[in-house]
Amino acid sequence: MAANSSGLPAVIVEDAYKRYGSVQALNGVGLELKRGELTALLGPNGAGKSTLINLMLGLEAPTQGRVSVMGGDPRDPRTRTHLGAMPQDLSLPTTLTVRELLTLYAALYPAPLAVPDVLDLCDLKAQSRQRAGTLSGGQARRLGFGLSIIGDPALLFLDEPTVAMDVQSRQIFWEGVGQMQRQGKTIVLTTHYLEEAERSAARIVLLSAGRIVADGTPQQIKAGVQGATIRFVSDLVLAELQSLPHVQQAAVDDAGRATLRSREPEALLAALFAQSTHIHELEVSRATLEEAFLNLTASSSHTHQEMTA
Ligand SMILES: Nc1ncnc2c1ncn2[C@@H]1O[C@H](COP(=O)(O)OP(=O)(O)OP(=O)(O)O)[C@@H](O)[C@H]1O
Repeated sequence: MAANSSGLPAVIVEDAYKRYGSVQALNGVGLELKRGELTALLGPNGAGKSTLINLMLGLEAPTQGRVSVMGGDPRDPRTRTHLGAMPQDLSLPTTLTVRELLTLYAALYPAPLAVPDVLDLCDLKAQSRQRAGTLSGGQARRLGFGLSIIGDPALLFLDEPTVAMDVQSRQIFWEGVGQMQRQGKTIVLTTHYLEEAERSAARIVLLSAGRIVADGTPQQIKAGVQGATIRFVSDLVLAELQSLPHVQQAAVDDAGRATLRSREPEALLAALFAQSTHIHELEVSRATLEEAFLNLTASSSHTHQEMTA
């Protein structure tokens, strides 16, 4: 099959397992990514995100299962010309300049982007004659992004791309990603910054202990967590709040502001108003992505522990 046959999903991972010695890094992962979609791959440290990306990039083979990207085998050099990757740790030859590195990488691809365009996109024009070893942390990350897109890839992997980037670098980077999206590229991103994932990704795939534990839009993932957080100021002390029905967690800060977590917020609110009429500054909010993340990864690692016990 042609490596870029356009009707197929950008990525197909079928029941993939990956074992490193005694560590089961991936434990039966199935995933299809549509073309043109930006997917954020989330999960706690050690969940298997980099391992999954390495399988999709053809850097590693699954112990069991099958991986196909852009209609081909990711280990086939013809398929790999369609892929771009910004790894977490990129060690570059420190004595080459920014322009030399981009030119060198461009020569590896059949139809690369023009070096000046990539310099523009990464906002590294002023540093083009500077040696890579002398770039600041954020500039070096932006160069990493430039090197990942120089081959004009159809499928782009960004592994924790904004680590070590300041606010300005992040802004430049996200503008570059936006440009890639408008050109219809398929993008897979890992990040520990959940607000970035929520803002940029149409789809979130949450990994925990080598398994996919949630997959959907940010709204769907948040909606999967029952209950709400209720905040207010009142005359009730912590012990009184804790004794209200349907309270899962209760806290009161120094300013007297209470935070309650409940799976039955309506029933809890009824009990709260029956107990006190001095409730001010009431806020009720459904789960944030962070709460959903913690909830889903905590429950899946318990299940995992129970299963392996
Ligand atoms: N080459 C390797 N040899 C041995 N163990 C490995 C190797 N690569 C990954 N692992 C292990 O596999 C598990 C998954 O690691 P992976 O790097 O995929 O997690 P991750 O979700 O990317 O984590 P992080 O958020 O910390 O980057 C971890 O327990 C890790 O120690």
